[in-house]
Amino acid sequence: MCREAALILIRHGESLWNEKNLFTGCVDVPLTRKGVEEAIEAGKRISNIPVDMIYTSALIRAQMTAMLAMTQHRRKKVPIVLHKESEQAESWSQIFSQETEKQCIPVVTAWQLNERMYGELQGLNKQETADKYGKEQVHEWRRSYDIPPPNGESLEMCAERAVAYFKEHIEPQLQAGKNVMIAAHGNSLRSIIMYLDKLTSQEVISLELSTGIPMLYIVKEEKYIRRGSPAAPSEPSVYAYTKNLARYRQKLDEMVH
Ligand SMILES: O=C(O)[C@@H](CO)OP(=O)(O)O
Repeated sequence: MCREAALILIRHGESLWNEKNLFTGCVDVPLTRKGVEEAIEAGKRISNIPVDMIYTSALIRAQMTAMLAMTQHRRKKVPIVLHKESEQAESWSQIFSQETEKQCIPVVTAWQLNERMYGELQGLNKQETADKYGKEQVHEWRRSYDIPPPNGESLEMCAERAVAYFKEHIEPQLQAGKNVMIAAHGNSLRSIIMYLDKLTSQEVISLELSTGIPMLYIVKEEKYIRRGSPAAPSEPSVYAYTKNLARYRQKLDEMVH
């Protein structure tokens, strides 16, 4: 049988520091009201697409986005955050009903999916930094592939841990036919998209992701087929269904009636 799986990528909705135009990186800032709405809107757009597993970064803005998006899902499964940080945490969060467990979606949080660590730029205003160091320098820090900001991570360094995590933990799930949603960040997702779309280090420079826009891939025969373009959020192809997805949608319709 030829397995097929859906992969949804979502950059978190607007955070309080996106709103203030501050470099955020690994600082754990929550969503704004607008970010909350973006996450709900994103959830509506993916509400007919199966989700068996959710991966988020360790940061609250990605976790809020994933949870808010799932409130809109038609299947109404319950996303449950797994706690494996200690044996006790794992044992204290066990579920003792298989029936209940079937109605849950495991949510795995991983620091490897965190935003690129922005070093000494974290907390600085993007415009003021450009005024001080020059537009070119700041653009190089923000968008070059291999030049890190002072004491921070370059996109290349961020890709090393984010893509390694994707390959080790997420890819095997997709290959096994599990439908996965990843809620993460501008740069950790840019590096994953670079891997999925086989972009060169030149091409990834101009890849920009909007907050709260879901991107859909179909995974088939170890290939990633992009169905919704990050550059064109309203592109109808986001809603294009494969036979399997159409069947899933039909099942959802039947459940309601
Ligand atoms: O501040 C950050 O952490 C990121 C994402 O918001 O900024 P940039 O657009 O420079 O990648």
